[in-house]
Parts: sequence; C-alpha cells; structure tokens
Amino acid sequence: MVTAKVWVLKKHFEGFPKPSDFEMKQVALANLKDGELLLESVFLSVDPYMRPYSKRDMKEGDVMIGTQVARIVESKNPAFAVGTFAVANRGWRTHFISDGKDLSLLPASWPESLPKSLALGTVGMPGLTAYVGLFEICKMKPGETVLVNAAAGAVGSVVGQLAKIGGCKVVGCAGSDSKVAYLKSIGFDEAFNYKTVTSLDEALRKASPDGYDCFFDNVGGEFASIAINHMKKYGRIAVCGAISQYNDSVPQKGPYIQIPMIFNELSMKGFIVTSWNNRREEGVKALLKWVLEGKLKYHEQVTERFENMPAAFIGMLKGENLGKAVVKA
Ligand SMILES: NC(=O)C1=CN([C@@H]2O[C@H](COP(=O)(O)OP(=O)(O)OC[C@H]3O[C@@H](n4cnc5c(N)ncnc54)[C@H](OP(=O)(O)O)[C@@H]3O)[C@@H](O)[C@H]2O)C=CC1
Ligand SMILES: CCCCCCCCC/C=C/C=O
Repeated sequence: MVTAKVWVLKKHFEGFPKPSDFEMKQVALANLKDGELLLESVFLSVDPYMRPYSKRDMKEGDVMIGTQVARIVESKNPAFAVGTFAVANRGWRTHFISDGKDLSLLPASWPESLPKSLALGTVGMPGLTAYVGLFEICKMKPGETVLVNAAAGAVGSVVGQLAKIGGCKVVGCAGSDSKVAYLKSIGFDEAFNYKTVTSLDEALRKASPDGYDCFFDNVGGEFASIAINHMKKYGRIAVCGAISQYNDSVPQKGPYIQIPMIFNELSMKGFIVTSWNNRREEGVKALLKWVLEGKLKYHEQVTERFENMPAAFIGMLKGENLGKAVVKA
C-alpha cells in the first residue's frame, strides 16, 4: 500500500498567504482495481489562480488545487504503460490513483531532451493563456505595439515572445532589474522595472510615445488604470489576471476607466484559458514547435521537494520567480 503526502488548506488566506495556512497530511491509497493507475507527481505547478480560486471554490481542509506532471508507476489499465508521463489536475499530492480519463498524456513528439515540467508552463496552461490572449482576445496584428505586465513570469514571458514572433513591437515591465535584463535577453524591445521608475505614466510614454494597440494585463489595479490612458484608438485589452488585487482584504478603489474606453473606442475582454480548450491541441503544438526551433525561450524557477510547496507558492506571489514557478517533488 502507498501512502501519499498531501497539502491541505488549513485556514482560508487572509491577505497574503502564510505557511501556517497550510498543513501536510498523509493519506493511505487503496490497492489498484482493474482499469486503474497509480501515479507519482514529478513536477507540481504553483500558480496565481490558486489564491482567488481557493476563496471561491475551496473549504478549509480541502487538498490544495493544482496540476502536476506525473509518472505512471503501476498500471492495471492496458491503455496506459508504466513509465508514461501525463499532466493531471489532482492538487498538491505526491501520489494519486486515476482511471486515466482525467489525464492528458504529453504529446508523442515531446523530445527526451526537453524538461517535462514545461508541460506546466511554456508548453502548458500558461503558454496557452498567452496564445489565446494574444491571438483570440487582443487579435494582435503584425506591426502593432503590445504591452504586457508581470512580463518575466510564466504567461508574460510567452506573451512577449509570441508578440515578437507575430511581428509586433513589445514592451514589458517586471519587478526587478534582473528580470528587466532577462526580458531584453529574450527579445523585448523595451522593458522597465515598475517598482523603481519614478513615474509609471512617464515610463509607459517613453517606451512607446505613440501608445499601445494591445495590452495584455496580468496585474490589474493601479498599473492597469494608468496603462489604459496610453492605449491607441481602437486598442484591445486582454484582461488575463489581476495579481495586484488577489491578496487585498479591502477592495481597491478607482480611478475609473470609462472615459479613456469611450474616447479611444477601446475593447476590453476578460478570459479564462480553459474556456478555449478548442484551441488547446493546436496551441500546444505551436508552442512546442517554437520552443524546439529556439524561437520561444523558457526559464523555470524550480523549488526542490514537495515539502516546499507552500514556500514556492508564497515566493511566486511575492515575485521571487523568473519564468514559471514549479516544484520538483
Ligand atoms: N485568465 C486566465 O486564464 C489565466 C490568468 N492567469 C493570470 O496571469 C497572471 C500571471 O500568471 P503567471 O504567469 O502564472 O504568474 P507569474 O509567473 O507571472 O508569477 C506572478 C508574478 O506576478 C508579479 N506580481 C506579484 N504581485 C504583483 C503586484 N502587486 N503587482 C505587479 N506584479 C505582481 C510578480 O512578478 P514581478 O516581480 O514582476 O512583480 C510575480 O513573479 C496572473 O494574474 C494570473 O492570475 C494565469 C493563467 C491563466
Ligand atoms: C486541466 C488544467 C486546469 C487548470 C486550471 C487553470 C485555470 C486557469 C484560470 C486562471 C485564472 C486566473 O489566474
């Protein structure tokens, strides 16, 4: 019999998550029945959505939500061979049992040399978020100027590079000078540290005096309120995330956006990547191809050991990650 380790939400987050909000438990797994598989998590993802979704969907005592790349270690299902890797959505667990229906196998074309953890990042949900947000929501066209914030993270770093692949000028901002240097190294035309600029308004104007056609917003709050005034006529805003607001106990107040929306006839659309599963297969294929061609670079912030899941999650919310934050179990 296998005993799994799991992390549960011990106490709903109040403000910024803290280590004492989590508790690690042990769960004995039953022996496999016919048709079932035993999987072992190899890489687990820590993502911003876990913060707002915990409030909306979870109760205290629930296993933390999340996805993993897992290896099949025992199989009583002839359709799944031991040693195969799959992406699962089974939360913060070291081991779990599946009937296979909830698993997405890594594409057959996945090369041995490529880290399998990329299926949680650049070639997974965050990469697809960038793909859908740019092509479907922003309807980005060659020659346009694209702005993205949280640009050195999992989604933002792909947004910037896809915008370059699509023939656009790209401006990104991030929260440290080393992240800004990274953005320049992966092809961003302009990048700045939003924490140290004296004026965000001035930094946005300087980076693109003519304004922005597309704004891929990962942050919301004050940044978005200022950036909206820099949109060009008929500009498009993809409202992807609002990480600057996820830990607020008291909702932030305006400024309000109606006036620039009206005068520049802007379009603003929120989206959830999982509502675009019709683009999933095509998106993963395209992202994998660009990675293999060297056109789409990736960086991962790998935290070692399952025991450090809460620390990796909290660190990501604080901005300690460059690229995708993952945990190697
Ligand atoms: N709509 C959808 O379907 C999806 C939405 N998202 C959203 O996209 C955004 C990025 O996610 P992801 O790429 O996975 O995460 P990241 O890898 O970008 O990690 C989060 C980053 O957010 C930045 N950050 C944290 N707090 C603030 C703040 N107060 N102001 C500005 N930046 C902040 C930090 O970078 P820095 O050092 O630059 O501050 C941190 O590294 C999130 O808002 C997330 O919720 C993600 C996936 C799907
Ligand atoms: C099978 C993967 C399920 C993962 C859920 C991802 C939901 C992302 C929506 C994010 C919203 C804001 O961060």
